Amino acid sequence: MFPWKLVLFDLDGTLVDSAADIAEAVNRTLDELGHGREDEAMVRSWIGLGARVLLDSALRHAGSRAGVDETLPRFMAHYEACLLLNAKLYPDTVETLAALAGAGVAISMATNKPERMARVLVDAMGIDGYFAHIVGGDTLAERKPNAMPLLHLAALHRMPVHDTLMVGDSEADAGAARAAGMDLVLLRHGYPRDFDLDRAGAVAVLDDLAGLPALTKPPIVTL
Ligand SMILES: O=C(O)COP(=O)(O)O
Ligand SMILES: [Mg+2]
Repeated sequence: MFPWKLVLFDLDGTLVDSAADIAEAVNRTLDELGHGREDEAMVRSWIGLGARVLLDSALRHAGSRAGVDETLPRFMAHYEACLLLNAKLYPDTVETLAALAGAGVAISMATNKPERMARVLVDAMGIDGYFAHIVGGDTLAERKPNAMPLLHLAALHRMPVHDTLMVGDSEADAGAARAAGMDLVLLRHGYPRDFDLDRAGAVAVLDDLAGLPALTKPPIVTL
């Protein structure tokens, strides 16, 4: 039996491969400001802490004199326009969500993507029916790596943290799970910045989502 009763999924880099679209939005913004384009690998390293941090990283890297606050509205317009250009689910996403739901596991989403965009993307990918609740980077006062989104979702589900699993790809996910006292599973196919997935205290680090439903909890070792 699957050891957790609630699974909280990250979105970008965990369920949806969205880096190309995020890179395009960054590049359209940089173009307008008269800066050169960045390659996707560089943009990937800026994803994970929400749209504002992403834009701030891009502007700094470009040596831009434009401020984040003044540039954010047009970046968000590009972000929205590019949201569905190339986005695709990682292999086995639907099968994994279906297997968990079929096993009676509750499912919600904790993403740092702005909530409205997360909902558009989740709808377009056809997986909206699996998520009881979606918390975005702008939904609450704090976002990952703060524990607030995870604890908020566990509370909505009336689920104790020890029955809840966070599944993500980045340091923000690991930090939030640690702060919330929840178990963590990491996916290698995402955008982990300078982050050693194998040393983040995860129950498991998976190459793909297909391995998730078969996971077991490691025994608690008492010394
Ligand atoms: O938009 C971001 O910065 C990251 O989004 P995620 O939390 O779904 O990975
Ligand atoms: Mg992510």
